[in-house]
Amino acid sequence: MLKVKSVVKEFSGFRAVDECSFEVEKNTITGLIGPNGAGKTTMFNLIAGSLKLDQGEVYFSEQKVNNFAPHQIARLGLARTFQIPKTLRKMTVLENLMLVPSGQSGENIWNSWFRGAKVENEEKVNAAKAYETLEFLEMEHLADEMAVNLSGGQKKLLELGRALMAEPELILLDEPGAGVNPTLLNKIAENILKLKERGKTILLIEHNMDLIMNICDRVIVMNDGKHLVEGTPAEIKTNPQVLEAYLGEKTA
Ligand SMILES: Nc1ncnc2c1ncn2[C@@H]1O[C@H](COP(=O)(O)OP(=O)(O)OP(=O)(O)O)[C@@H](O)[C@H]1O
Repeated sequence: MLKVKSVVKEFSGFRAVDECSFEVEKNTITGLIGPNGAGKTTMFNLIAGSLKLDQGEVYFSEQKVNNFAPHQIARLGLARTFQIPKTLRKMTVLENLMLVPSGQSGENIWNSWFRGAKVENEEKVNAAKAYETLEFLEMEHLADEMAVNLSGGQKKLLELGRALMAEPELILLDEPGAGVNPTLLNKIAENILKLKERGKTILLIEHNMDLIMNICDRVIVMNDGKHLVEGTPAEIKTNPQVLEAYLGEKTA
């Protein structure tokens, strides 16, 4: 589904991502972990087109997407979670979802004047999709709640919901467990597993090792911008190179 080949990204001569390569299999949950500053977020930005690569290649579903704009990659079926923007926090959960899809006829003033019926129909489809997403996330009761009033975990669910509205094949999740209480963390884990059941592919950055261990099929470890090792969660948990990277010291 995703192939990253010898990718390099430098910031003022500093290599944040250094000849990093890995692959993500279709319909799996893959964790991208590593100590602070390992290059994980930079890698996400490179995959999603928010940053330009200096070297290397990124393939999405066999198609080379090097330096595609974020909206071009999104159109191919890649979505990532983002913090709810300030302007949307004072809107309801349902509105937050309904505002996601782009390219609707209603966004074009000529369409809204001359092709009212088409616009109306699209809005109905969009609303149905938003309700379906709420149902999937078991958030129907929060449909009319202002996003600003949601708890940290509920906001994470809404971020996931906004990503799902784009009907992606590959979903990049940036720390879905950060600042989330244990009950909602379980719900987030369940939802990620349900997405896999529906055939989706998930790549997630996460510092919560329990979440990584519980839901991931594979774990890729980055350190100093490089691909350090990868394996099953159990293999990674006991890998001395990983312990060394995290602890910054040699283990026996
Ligand atoms: N825009 C930038 N300009 C300069 N340096 C940057 C920029 N973005 C990231 N870096 C540097 O690149 C390195 C990798 O950062 P990155 O945020 O990708 O790491 P990370 O693995 O996501 O870390 P964390 O787990 O702490 O979020 C860090 O040393 C960081 O300071």
